[in-house]
Amino acid sequence: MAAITVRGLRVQYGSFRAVDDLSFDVGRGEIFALLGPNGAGKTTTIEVLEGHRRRTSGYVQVLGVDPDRGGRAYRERIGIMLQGGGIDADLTVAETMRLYARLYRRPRSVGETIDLVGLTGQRGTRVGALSGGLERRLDLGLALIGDPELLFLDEPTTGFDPTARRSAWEMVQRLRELGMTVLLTSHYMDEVEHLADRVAVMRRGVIVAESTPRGLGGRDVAQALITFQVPYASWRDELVAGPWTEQPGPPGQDDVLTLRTDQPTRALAILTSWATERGEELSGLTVMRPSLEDTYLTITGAEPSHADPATA
Ligand SMILES: Nc1ncnc2c1ncn2[C@@H]1O[C@H](COP(=O)(O)OP(=O)(O)OP(=O)(O)O)[C@@H](O)[C@H]1O
Repeated sequence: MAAITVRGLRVQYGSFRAVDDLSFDVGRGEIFALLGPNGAGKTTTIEVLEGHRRRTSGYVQVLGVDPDRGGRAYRERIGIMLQGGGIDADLTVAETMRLYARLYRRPRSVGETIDLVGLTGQRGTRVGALSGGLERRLDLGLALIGDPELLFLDEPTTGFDPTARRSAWEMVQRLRELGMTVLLTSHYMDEVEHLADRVAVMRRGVIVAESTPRGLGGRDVAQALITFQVPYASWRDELVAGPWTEQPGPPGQDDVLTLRTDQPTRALAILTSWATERGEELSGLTVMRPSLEDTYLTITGAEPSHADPATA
């Protein structure tokens, strides 16, 4: 049975459709990432799944329950990582965890949860004295203390320094090993690439692409970006035709040509034999696989800027 099933979900704020005909599934034990630009409808969708926002129409089942009607029994089965706030700064980490554990009928062990989120050394530290990164670990611990089957992480590492982000990723990996289902939103493509089994890209309330991070936009198949320097301006107009489309280059680098192709072998053969016949060098020639960020930006309608070295 799927952990989450959404069919034709619509959420309106007045006459504005923030979420419009949304459908997706998340399997048990899967880490699923919802991506999309600001205002795409990710938080609204998560709030509906959490049971915190009423939908206008559509079918939603989470852990076999309609979140609108799940009540307390449903809320005990899900974990929501809230952004700090509301926690008594004078209590210690362990006291806070114990306090929250009392809200659940079958909580996790406080000690184990503290270890799981890497706060073992801070058990006796007052919450008010925790650094921002450690405070977010506590937020995660509080989301886990009820031993949820499904965890919602809405932009879990926004504002983290790189070290704190890495350790947050390690924690999520540990949750994966425990078999937990995680619904994640993030604006960091490296985070998504690292953590998610599958991603769905939202734009203006609908899903415009859904895949594994590696397969998004067909980038695992044959998509490649070929880049080289053009020796002089008119050269561009003389370029042989081939199976590619010209991509906007990096800002301020008009002498660099970037071609996107799904036939890299043929494209390279045409380009190199054409340049060889003319006795010219394709300076700085590189072939790259579009990065997740490039693909995401193409899908959501912004201009791509850089790429990963090809691994295919
Ligand atoms: N309570 C509300 N009343 C009216 N409009 C709202 C309300 N909440 C959100 N919206 C609008 O609905 C749209 C979707 O918002 P939502 O917060 O779900 O997007 P998001 O994808 O989570 O964005 P972000 O990445 O910025 O968090 C936006 O246009 C937003 O302005």
